[in-house]
Amino acid sequence: MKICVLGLGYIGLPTALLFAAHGADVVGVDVKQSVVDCLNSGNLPFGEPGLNNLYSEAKSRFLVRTEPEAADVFLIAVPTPLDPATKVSNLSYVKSAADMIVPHLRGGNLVTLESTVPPGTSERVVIPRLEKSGVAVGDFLYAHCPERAIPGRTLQEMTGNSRIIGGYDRDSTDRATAIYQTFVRGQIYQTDTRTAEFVKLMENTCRDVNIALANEFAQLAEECGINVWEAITLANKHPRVTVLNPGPGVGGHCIAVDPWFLTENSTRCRMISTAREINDSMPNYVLRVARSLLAGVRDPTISILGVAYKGNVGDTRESPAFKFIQLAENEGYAIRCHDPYAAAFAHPLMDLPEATAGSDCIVILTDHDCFRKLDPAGLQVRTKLVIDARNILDHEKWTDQGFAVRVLGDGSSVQQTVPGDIAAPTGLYPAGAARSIASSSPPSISLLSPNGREGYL
Ligand SMILES: NC(=O)c1ccc[n+]([C@@H]2O[C@H](COP(=O)([O-])OP(=O)(O)OC[C@H]3O[C@@H](n4cnc5c(N)ncnc54)[C@H](O)[C@@H]3O)[C@@H](O)[C@H]2O)c1
Ligand SMILES: CC(=O)N[C@@H]1[C@@H](OP(=O)(O)OP(=O)(O)OC[C@H]2O[C@@H](n3ccc(=O)[nH]c3=O)[C@H](O)[C@@H]2O)O[C@H](CO)[C@@H](O)[C@@H]1O
Repeated sequence: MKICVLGLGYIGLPTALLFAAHGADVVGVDVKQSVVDCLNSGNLPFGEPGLNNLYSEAKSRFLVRTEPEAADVFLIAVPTPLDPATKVSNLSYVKSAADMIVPHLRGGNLVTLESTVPPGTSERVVIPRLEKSGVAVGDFLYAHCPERAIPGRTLQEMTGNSRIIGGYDRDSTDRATAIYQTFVRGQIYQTDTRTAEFVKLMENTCRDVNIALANEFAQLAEECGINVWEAITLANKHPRVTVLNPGPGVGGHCIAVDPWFLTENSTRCRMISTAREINDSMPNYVLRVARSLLAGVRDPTISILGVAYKGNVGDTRESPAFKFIQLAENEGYAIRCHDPYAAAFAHPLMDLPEATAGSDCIVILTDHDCFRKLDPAGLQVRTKLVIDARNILDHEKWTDQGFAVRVLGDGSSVQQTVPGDIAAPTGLYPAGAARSIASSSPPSISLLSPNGREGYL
């Protein structure tokens, strides 16, 4: 079986390599010459756990080109960005990929679309373009097979997750199922193309709305003078409650984008767009915190630790850091950035000592594991102030070194850093030490860490 994969990015490349490692002859196609050159010289254009080994395993069955060629299966994994001005999906890459397949499409071929698209895109946009080949759908097979793997665990999830396959007809669905079954160990669920498109968007929208709720809880907790992290840990003890983590905003190629794909053609959505608004406003919220703390400081410098959109990845697409930096620079703050994972960023990246030298406020924007154990001793800052927008630092260590620590969502840290009029509640237990007493005998008691989390630091 020969598979032609169009788009060799975070999704297309690992997918192509998985097919090749499981016996298919794969031609990987990317319009970017730099990607093709990089792969042809034996390198990977980005990092992802396990990808190097997979590449070595798959190399002998994997060719890389800038143009597609005749194949049994064509797989489209090209970008589907959001137009920032209109908040409408940009389908130009999907359209051009379909056009590139047209000269090579033959009866009996299967085309699968993995890119995330608004509901109806397969029927309205992709299939009609493919039919310009003179082969009608039905004579060629078509399925939407949305990708659900999470960056950082891409290979485990591509092979282990369940998969939705939405075929144009029975033959399409069954053929696509058989092909994915070569490497997918998770359950495969079959449906139609439009439902598959919708399901993918629902999943990411659900996560976005829940993160917005956590962000709203964080702001309410600060007003109440309590620690939202402790509150979340305790609320999540309820068997039917799962509150997500607040943070400085939602980034990445998917969660910040896909809700708009779901709503772009609708006039009746309020909750989804409100959630987007809340999450998009989080960089403003963190900057407001920084502004209030830096009020008396002349020519303040902010050091940002973490510009990647989330922990332990180098991907900076749609990262909340962009908005935070732009807003901060517009207000006259000097910005210095450090991120050991990100290879490139719009703002210069420095090593930790350089990024923090002379700083007036360190802001943790990304939950990289390496930041958790960060030792503040020896950092040559001017003002000992840190805003932990991810609640990952060892706060005791930082306060011991004389830092004022402000944690997003922790009302008691608001008190410590800016004396206000909200008194923190007088707890039955020491601050941050919520206890649980189980009804079993003997009673079990568990203390949360000072971060309000269980077994975290
Ligand atoms: N990255 C993720 O975690 C993730 C997860 C699930 C779904 N998705 C979806 O998968 C799709 C691809 O995302 P990605 O992160 O892999 O994108 P990406 O930007 O990493 O890679 C896409 C690649 O496609 C290439 N390309 C563009 N037009 C092309 C064409 N006509 N022919 C061949 N190559 C072309 C680009 O040069 C680029 O290298 C998007 O729709 C995205 O929403 C992404
Ligand atoms: C439904 C789902 O799981 N979809 C996943 C998602 O992958 P992702 O990497 O984009 O997702 P997240 O890890 O959620 O990160 C997004 C942003 O939200 C911030 N965040 C997260 C959790 C939290 O509690 N509080 C936060 O603030 C985080 O820092 C970051 O900025 O989309 C992919 C493409 O469609 C999917 O394939 C993949 O399955």
